[in-house]
Amino acid sequence: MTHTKEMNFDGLVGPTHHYAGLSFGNEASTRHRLMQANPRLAARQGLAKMKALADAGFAQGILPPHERPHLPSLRRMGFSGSDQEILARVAAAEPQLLSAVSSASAMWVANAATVSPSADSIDGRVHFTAANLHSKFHRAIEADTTSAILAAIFASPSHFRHHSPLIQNGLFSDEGAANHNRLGSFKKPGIQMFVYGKDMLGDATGPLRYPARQTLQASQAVARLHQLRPECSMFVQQNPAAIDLGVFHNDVISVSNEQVLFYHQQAFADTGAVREQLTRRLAALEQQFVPIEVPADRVSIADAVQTYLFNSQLLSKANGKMTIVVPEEVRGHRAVWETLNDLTADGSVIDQIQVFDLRESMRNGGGPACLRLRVQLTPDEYQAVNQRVIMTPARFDELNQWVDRHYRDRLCQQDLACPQLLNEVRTALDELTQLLGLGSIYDFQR
Ligand SMILES: NCCC[C@H](NC(=O)CCC(=O)O)C(=O)O
Repeated sequence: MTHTKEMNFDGLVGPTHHYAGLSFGNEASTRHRLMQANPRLAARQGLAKMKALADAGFAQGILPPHERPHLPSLRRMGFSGSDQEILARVAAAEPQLLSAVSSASAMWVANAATVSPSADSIDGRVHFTAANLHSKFHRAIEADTTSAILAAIFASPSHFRHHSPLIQNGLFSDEGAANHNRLGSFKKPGIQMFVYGKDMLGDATGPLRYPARQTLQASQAVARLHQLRPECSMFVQQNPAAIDLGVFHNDVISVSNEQVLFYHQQAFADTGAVREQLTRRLAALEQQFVPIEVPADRVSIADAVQTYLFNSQLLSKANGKMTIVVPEEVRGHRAVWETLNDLTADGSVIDQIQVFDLRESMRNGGGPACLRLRVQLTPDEYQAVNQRVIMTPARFDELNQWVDRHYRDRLCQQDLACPQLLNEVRTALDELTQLLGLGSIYDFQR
């Protein structure tokens, strides 16, 4: 790597991937509740995306799954006895709780943390705040392991600064990078746009039907922790009506890359003001803003939620143009596919579309962008990253074989209490930490 670049870290799907309807407000999660899942296929689909992007020359990393079912969480709820007894008891008493502590939701690493590049922070380091994921119980239990994983991968204190998750309270509900966009050249200071669902201390109305998962207070706290210059951070409200239509994170309705923001006309509470503010703030940094707005009369919010058009990855190519990575569902929807093709026709900064089958993840409301955490790194910082988590052809083969050895091709809620599954998971994860050189990051390893 010769200059500052973005590296994408994708979450590897865990062996207990299943559909439990745990995320009220995320309509795919609710719709596919208790459907049979295929963890092996889910992991392979994710790996195939990582491999294809690495092969195309994009820097690609891997973030490991978490330990699930998470027995320490069950013990904290008062379940006692041997691991086997605990699993049997919770399965009989509260199967939904067993699902929650077994969810593979840590795969959606866009919610793992908020990351700020060193170019934007006063101390010149890359900052990470692991998200507390307060809004959903099954996700709130991710925060500690996420912190351990990030510390194991970005270990150098002279390059990387890690902050504890925000205090677990509704006031500071934080869902990480899914509600955060960084605009501007990778090489210079840029603008960090935090998108929140609700201002807990203000009067503006939030969504009425579904929860707002990101608060303004959380976004502001992260900006302070990351030492962002006030003129380089901005806070905008997501359109509450969009949240009520199933846009549970901002990355379901907009995505940025360098100068570009690709977004739906109704993404924000005041979309015109967002456009104007970004133009002005980037101009102050002597940079241009390139908005790509999709009008509501071409793609409705419902279509955006159904296809995940905006949950795409925009990636900078060596030729100065960008590629857009979209899920198969976009190609399957005529109006959405036509719109995307029109937008990427002659002269557009986006000159390539790449389609991936991510159906296993999509059924839980996670598209290409949900599966990745963006980290912009200078060449020096890149060298300081644990090199074992970088995707290479050899790593891809090892991981695919590892998945085939350990993952089931069918999983339902009823399978979660199976003592065998717990052993399978622990054996697999123990091997994985060795493969990726991560040390002991899981509770069962301590
Ligand atoms: N960024 C995408 C996140 C998707 C995730 N879905 C879930 O957790 C669904 C799990 C289930 O219902 O089994 C969520 O809503 O946080």
